[in-house]
Order: sequence, then C-alpha cells, then structure tokens
Amino acid sequence: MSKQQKIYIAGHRGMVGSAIWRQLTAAGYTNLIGRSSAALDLRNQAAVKAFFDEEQPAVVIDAAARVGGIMANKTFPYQFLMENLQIQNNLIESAHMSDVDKFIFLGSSCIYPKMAPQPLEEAHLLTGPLEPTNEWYAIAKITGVKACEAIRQQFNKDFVSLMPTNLYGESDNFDLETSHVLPAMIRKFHDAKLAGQADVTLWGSGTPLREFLYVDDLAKAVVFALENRLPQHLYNVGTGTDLSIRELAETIQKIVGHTGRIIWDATKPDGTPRKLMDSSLLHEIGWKHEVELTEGIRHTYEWFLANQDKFKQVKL
Ligand SMILES: NC(=O)c1ccc[n+]([C@@H]2O[C@H](COP(=O)([O-])OP(=O)(O)OC[C@H]3O[C@@H](n4cnc5c(N)ncnc54)[C@H](OP(=O)(O)O)[C@@H]3O)[C@@H](O)[C@H]2O)c1
Ligand SMILES: C[C@@H]1O[C@H](OP(=O)(O)OP(=O)(O)OC[C@H]2O[C@@H](n3cnc4c(=O)[nH]c(N)nc43)[C@H](O)[C@@H]2O)[C@@H](O)[C@H](O)[C@@H]1O
Repeated sequence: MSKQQKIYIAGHRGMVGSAIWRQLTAAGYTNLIGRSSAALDLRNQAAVKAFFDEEQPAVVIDAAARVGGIMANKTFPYQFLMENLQIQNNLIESAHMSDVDKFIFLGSSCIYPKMAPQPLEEAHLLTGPLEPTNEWYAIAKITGVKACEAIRQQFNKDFVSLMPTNLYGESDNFDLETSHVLPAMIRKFHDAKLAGQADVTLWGSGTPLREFLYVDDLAKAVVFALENRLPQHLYNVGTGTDLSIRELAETIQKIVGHTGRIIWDATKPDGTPRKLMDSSLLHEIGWKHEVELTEGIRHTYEWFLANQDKFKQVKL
C-alpha cells in the first residue's frame, strides 16, 4: 500500500475521522484529503459524483454520518435513517463508479438484533428484531454493510465493513442532548463539581451493559484494514469487555472528582440491555485494542478540560 496514494476520509473533522487522520499521518501516509459538510454535503449525489470525478481517490474511508446517542436516535428517526442512507449510498456508488479499489465502511454494534446471543458475532446479523430506539440508524448501517458485501462479491473489489462498539475520545460530542453516555457523564460530573458538588441526573436505570473502545484504537483498526486485504467482508471492533452504566458513572465520577449524589431518571430509555461484541475474527488476524477504559477516560477528560471552547455542540 503506497504511502503517497490519495486517501479520502469522509467525515474527517469528526471524532472518528480526525482519529483516522491522526493515525494515518502517524503511519506515514502523506496524501490525505477531506471535505467539511459545508464544502461537500454528502447527501447531494451530484456533488459527491463531481468530487470523485475531480479528486479520483485511490482509497475511501467512510467516517461521515448522522451520529448521536440514544435520545438523538429516538427523537430523529427519519434523519438517522435517511441522511445516513444518502451519505453512505452516495459514497459507495461514487467510489464504485470511479474504480476506487479500497473502501472501508464504518457501521456500529447496534446493527445486531436486540436479543442476539452475547457476545455478538458477525454471523448474528439479520437474525432477529433490532433495538427500537435506534433501528432506523441500524437499518441504514446494515444497508451499507450489504452494499459493500455486494460490490465485493460481484466486482471483486476490496470493500470492507468494520463494526465498532461504542467509541469515545478526543473531539467527542459533549452536547448533553445529542451525545453518547460517556462524554455526557464527563460533562455532567465536571459541571456539577464546579457547581459545588451538585447532584447529577443520569438517564435510565444504570443497569444496561456497554462496551467502550478508545477512538484511536478504532483508527488503528482502520489502518490495519487499509494495509491488509481482509478475508471477510464484516468485522467487529471492540475490547471484549463491558461494564454497567452504573459502574461507568462511578468510574467517571471518581476520575472527574465529583462527590455529590447521582440520581437516575427512569423516564429516559435504557436502550438495549447489552451489546458486547466478539471481536475474535479481527484479533485472530492481527488487531487488538491497546487503551484500557480508565486510561482512555482520563485522557478524554484532559482533552475536554483543554478544549472547552472548541468541543462540538451538535444540535440536531
Ligand atoms: N461515536 C460512536 O460511539 C460510534 C460508534 C460506532 C460507530 N461509529 C461510526 O463512526 C462514524 C463517525 O462517527 P463520529 O462519532 O466520529 O461522529 P461525529 O463526530 O458526529 O462525526 C461525523 C462526521 O460526519 C460528517 N457529516 C455528517 N453529515 C454530513 C453531511 N451531510 N455531509 C458531509 N459530512 C457529513 C460531519 O462533518 P462536519 O464536521 O464537517 O459537519 C462529521 O465530521 C459514523 O459512521 C458512526 O456510525 C461511531
Ligand atoms: C454506538 C451508539 O450506541 C447508541 O446506543 P446506546 O449505546 O444505548 O447510546 P448511549 O446514548 O451511549 O446510551 C447508553 C446508555 O447510557 C444511559 N445513559 C445514562 N445517562 C446518560 C446520559 O446522560 N446521556 C446518554 N446519552 N446516555 C445516558 C442510556 O440511558 C443508555 O442506557 C445508539 O443509539 C447509536 O445509534 C450508536 O449505535
């Protein structure tokens, strides 16, 4: 894989896209391109085609999507379905038509059935009903996985899908309404500490279990997939361990230094009870995570403290 080939990172400004840019740069790749959504709205099929005609990338990494936590998904099902279908379908079709040979699609662990056996294996895809709070996003992502599988099978192109578990790290979304749980907890405990150790209200019961992967470890999995022609079309990317939301809260509370009360708001949804993934397929061929949860949370909190003026307010 030439280090000078042109690699297009769709969504390069996001948490995942910026980590992929960081890790590709660290690996010596010198010809990376990206476009903000203001410069290139990936929902616009003609604009995407014109971009591919002009830039002719050799590789495409799709880290662009309408992304959010459980409440954002529950509140905006149409946008999470339609925008993600538009974005990924435009990228996949234009990549296929402009002879891109390497396409890395990013999905999510929510593509698996709500009550599939745990830990979730790639073979569990489409074997049962989805988690209702994010089934629209999941259906979009499943469509992307199947589109890449079809191109791989019918045209023998190296289109591969990676299914990360819940991710966190630098440049995460810390907006309390649209974010995922981990950045939301960092911000809530931090703000409450500054407010004299005020109470912190968290969502649901605290009983669901979640697996968390530090975003730079996911980015290294993307570099691994770029540098190897992987034998399967679909790979889980996780740590193989999970913890309860309550345990996560206690861990973050301690790292942030909050000593007030935690109140659980049962009017908010728990979502799927568990979605631990079996990532052994990828482990067996050479990728494994490096950053453990406590270390990753500490680093993310340090980034949050140093970037409070910059972190995203993602309004949907
Ligand atoms: N975060 C997680 O826990 C998680 C877990 C599993 C999988 N993933 C996957 O990882 C990928 C990125 O997630 P993320 O957490 O990095 O999200 P993010 O921080 O919100 O970044 C998403 C990026 O997509 C771009 N984008 C959105 N709509 C666009 C449009 N219409 N046209 C062009 N660009 C558009 C945004 O560009 P601008 O910044 O220029 O607006 C943004 O940089 C997604 O495919 C997601 O499904 C995320
Ligand atoms: C990776 C993502 O997983 C997402 O599911 P999912 O893990 O439940 O999404 P999260 O929003 O991270 O929620 C995880 C769990 O944390 C609880 N939680 C507790 N306090 C909070 C809080 O202050 N904010 C948030 N956001 N959650 C909180 C929430 O009720 C849920 O049980 C999918 O909706 C996405 O589509 C995507 O797949």
